[in-house]
Amino acid sequence: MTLIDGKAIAQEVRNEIRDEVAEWVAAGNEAPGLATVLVGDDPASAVYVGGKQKACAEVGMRGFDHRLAADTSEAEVRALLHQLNADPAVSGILLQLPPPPHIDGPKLTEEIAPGKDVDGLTPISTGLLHKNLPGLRPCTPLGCMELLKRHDVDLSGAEAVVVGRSDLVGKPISALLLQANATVTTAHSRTKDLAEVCRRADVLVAAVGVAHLIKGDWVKEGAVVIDVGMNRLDGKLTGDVEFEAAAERARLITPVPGGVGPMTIAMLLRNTLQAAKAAAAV
Ligand SMILES: Nc1nc(=O)c2c([nH]1)NC[C@@H]1CN(c3ccc(C(=O)N[C@@H](CCC(=O)O)C(=O)O)cc3)C=[N+]21
Repeated sequence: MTLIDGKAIAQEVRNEIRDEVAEWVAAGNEAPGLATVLVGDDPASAVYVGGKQKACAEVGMRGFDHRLAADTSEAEVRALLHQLNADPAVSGILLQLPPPPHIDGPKLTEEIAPGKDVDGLTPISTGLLHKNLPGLRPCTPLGCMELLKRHDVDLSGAEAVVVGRSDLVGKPISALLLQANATVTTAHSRTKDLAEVCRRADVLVAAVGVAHLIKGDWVKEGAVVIDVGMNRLDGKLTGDVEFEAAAERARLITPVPGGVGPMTIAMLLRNTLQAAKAAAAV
């Protein structure tokens, strides 16, 4: 069994992006800029946004860190998003999810200009993804694909099983795996005999958000296991997969933490650079 070191691969990607940004700026372009919008004072969200801003600075991008009070109205957030849409220094916009309960996060996300949608979550980006047209793809699914790519996992004709059908991860990663010519099954809470479905996977992606739902003996001998889960259990971060038992059967497996998580931020930076280049091309 080989551990997939997401932290190390994310650092590799970040170094590559830093070089590309330097090249882009040396050619006379403005540095790409990432605007983050955080509504409310959830401490975990503040840590995530801080991490994204720090990562931005490290690769030579500009950061615009917008923090709004918890009682900010939906109209005020919408107005800020429109202002960022119109600002040429802003290449990418990220509305940190979830916002406070009086704000509809997915609906407000729709206000982000498709060219600046570095989370890849607007309906336009979703349509472009499903038609395999150029556009911005969601960061966590991109991060999973990058881990598979850097480990030379052959997806063509492979049986891929994705557990979870969220707009954020399950659906988009199923689409990306299908485009890579895998035979894709998207399983979920209503799937009959989930254990048997998982057992046929050459590539098993767990994205349900339930700690240790995927048991070790659901993993086929020699399978590749990608654990997208981020669950708090007894104060510790843990995945959707029963890691120790799964690792005995898997050929490759991601740990939590240190697997998919760090890749999400690396792909956000890549999307921001892609958005900056696309904006300059028009
Ligand atoms: N608009 C929006 N876009 C997002 O991409 C988004 C979001 N909202 N809201 C919250 C989730 C969560 N998320 C993570 C990113 C990186 C790690 C990460 O780097 N995790 C590390 C360490 C985590 C730790 O130790 O606490 C790891 O897994 O090794 C985790 C979670 C992005 N999200």
